[in-house]
Amino acid sequence: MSHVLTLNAGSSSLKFGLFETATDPVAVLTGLIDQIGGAATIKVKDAADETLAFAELSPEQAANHVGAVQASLEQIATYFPEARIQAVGHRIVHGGAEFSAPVEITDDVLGRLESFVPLAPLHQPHNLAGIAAAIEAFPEARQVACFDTAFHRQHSFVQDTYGLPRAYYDKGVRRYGFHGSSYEFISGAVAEIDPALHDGRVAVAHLGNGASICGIHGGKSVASTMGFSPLDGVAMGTRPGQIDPGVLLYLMSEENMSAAQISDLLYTESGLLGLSGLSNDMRSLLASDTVEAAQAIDYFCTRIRMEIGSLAAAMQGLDGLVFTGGIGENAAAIRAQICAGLGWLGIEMDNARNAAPDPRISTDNSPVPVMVIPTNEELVIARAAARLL
Ligand SMILES: Nc1ncnc2c1ncn2[C@@H]1O[C@H](COP(=O)(O)OP(=O)(O)O)[C@@H](O)[C@H]1O
Ligand SMILES: CC(=O)OP(=O)(O)O
Ligand SMILES: [Mg+2]
Repeated sequence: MSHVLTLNAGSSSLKFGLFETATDPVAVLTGLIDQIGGAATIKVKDAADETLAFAELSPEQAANHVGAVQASLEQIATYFPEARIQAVGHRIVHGGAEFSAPVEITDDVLGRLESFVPLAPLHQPHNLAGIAAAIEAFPEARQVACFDTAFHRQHSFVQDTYGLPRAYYDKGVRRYGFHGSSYEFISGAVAEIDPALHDGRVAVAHLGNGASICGIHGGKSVASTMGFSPLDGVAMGTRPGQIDPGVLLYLMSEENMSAAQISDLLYTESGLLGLSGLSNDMRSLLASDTVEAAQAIDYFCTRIRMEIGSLAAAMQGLDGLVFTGGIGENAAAIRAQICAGLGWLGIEMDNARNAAPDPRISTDNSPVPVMVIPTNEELVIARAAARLL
């Protein structure tokens, strides 16, 4: 039996999966390492989604994504010592303008991926660390890159550009969009649940530590809230989302902040963490009774509502809304707060369904259905890696 391993490094998490590839890839072991850089924990599940192990990582392995990859490989060696890993599929956040489909990672490709580090400093280095670790652990296996940006490469020029002189567009200053593997999975899931809706206009809200929303029409990405980098759009755990560029000019000229300081501010100190002064973790904010935590949540939900309206304008209407990602899948209170302000778009929530998503959480009479669908970026990546074998 041959296997594909997937590594999906997010800004604060690492998800891994071991897949059998005799047919369409089937997960035999999956794992999630959460809160990397803090009190990281690891959870490992079997093929039936039953928990096999749950533990705190050692301080060394909890410190960064390199330690987290090590911990993942140890779990695979423990539970599947006989695994024959023929390919490793990597989530790569940035593929620039040139990568619009998965590719095998050669030295040349690796060099290109390194050149995108400045465009996604919170992600791309972790993705590259995963590649290095996988090459060392499985030197015989083929390494495959699957890009967050690929799903959005067919945007129209207007949705792909900023209002800058054209020379910048030609140099690659474009709206790339991210979370593409997640959107590809959700679009496929919508096609299975409701084929007519898949042909229509769907806003998919991927709300995790990083968050974006994508307008998908007939299975194709029309527009996304993330742009040139994973900073744009809605507020996130530690990123502000949309911000007037005049603020950045002010910080440079009046506060004498360097590019590195501004980068830290935007990637690690802002968003839910910056507004609440408490945490980037939605669970902590929901459990808190401070005014600042409530305001951070209100800002998060309000900007999401505004972006859903904007995507509806881009698609000239809205036929469905889907929530996914760590917050979208698990935080019923956040879904309720977002949807409470979307009645004008034809969204009517069912509170009981929202508490136990089935996956529909809107009423039967809601003109626009709302669903919760757990994403599975790993399966999309495993399929791409298996196809290249
Ligand atoms: N039960 C829950 N209730 C509220 N928020 C949750 C819950 N479980 C996870 N989350 C939130 O999901 C976010 C992480 O989402 P995830 O998609 O795993 O992150 P990443 O962007 O790193 O891939 C965190 O903000 C976390 O607080
Ligand atoms: C692109 C991005 O923000 O990814 P994540 O949500 O995994 O941080
Ligand atoms: Mg993620």
